[in-house]
Amino acid sequence: MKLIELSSINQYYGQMQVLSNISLSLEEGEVLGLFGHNGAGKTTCMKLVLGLLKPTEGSVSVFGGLPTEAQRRRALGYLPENVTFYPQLTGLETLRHFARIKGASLSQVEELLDKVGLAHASQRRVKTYSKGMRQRLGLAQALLGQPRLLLLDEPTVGLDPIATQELYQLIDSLRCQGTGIILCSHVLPGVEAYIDRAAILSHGQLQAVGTLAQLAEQVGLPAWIRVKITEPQKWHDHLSGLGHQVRLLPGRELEVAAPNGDKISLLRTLLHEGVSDVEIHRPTLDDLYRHYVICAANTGGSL
Ligand SMILES: Nc1ncnc2c1ncn2[C@@H]1O[C@H](COP(=O)(O)OP(=O)(O)OP(=O)(O)O)[C@@H](O)[C@H]1O
Repeated sequence: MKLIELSSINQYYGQMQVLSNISLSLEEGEVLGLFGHNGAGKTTCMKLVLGLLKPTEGSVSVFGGLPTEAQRRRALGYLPENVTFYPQLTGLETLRHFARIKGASLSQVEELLDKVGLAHASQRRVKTYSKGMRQRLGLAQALLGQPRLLLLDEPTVGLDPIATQELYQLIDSLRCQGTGIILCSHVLPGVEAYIDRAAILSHGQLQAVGTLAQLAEQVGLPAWIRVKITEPQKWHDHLSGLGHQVRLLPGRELEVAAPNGDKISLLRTLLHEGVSDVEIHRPTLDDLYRHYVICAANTGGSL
């Protein structure tokens, strides 16, 4: 069953159009990464799914119906970009407060605090929490009521590298239990292993949606073969002469672009000649993101 279906959305704030012809869906147990520059329209998409905004044109379906219906909203968890809490309440009191508002069982509260690594600080006032601790509390709040759909806006802001990794692992375990997740982030390295598909927004227009392999194939970005080689300059000149894209790197290293299908033959050529190490770098999410956003800017993709 589709958890979310946005169909042909055109969204305006007053006279200003901020989303143009957006169609996007999310399945159960799927993690969709929603990426875009500041002001691209990510939060506006989230607000449509939350039922906080009514689409100017087009339709929004959540769990097969309108997102404004109370029962549907209870099955939805949201971590906003800027989490704010009552500073005088403790972590435990805060979460209990949100559980009551959401109609979720109070018995989950301590378990959730433990899950996000805040059990030790549950009796401390939120005003004494670090930024990362407040972010964890925000995540615990989003997980109240075991939502089938989670919207996470910049969930890794303020988290240290280990906490970021733990968050991604938590996302992974929720996905395995069938939760659908939309994850908005400006931090691309590290997230790619945890998303099923990426959607790239630029100036309110969807530039691409698909798995990373599909997007890489679509844009034809090459993989790069990096070798440590005894005579890098000689090989640089030789391969350049054959029309390959080649870069000389420090430490007797050489990088050669391998467009689709060219990897194995290039590797065979290189491995004949004094190679002591080899690495293959496939296009990253960061490479794909840059490609789509720069292309959109060059083709005048603003609304
Ligand atoms: N309440 C509002 N009234 C008028 N314009 C708004 C409002 N909220 C957002 N906008 C505009 O809509 C566009 C999309 O904003 P949105 O917050 O959806 O972007 P975003 O991709 O989430 O950005 P960021 O990464 O900076 O959070 C921006 O041009 C923004 O200025």
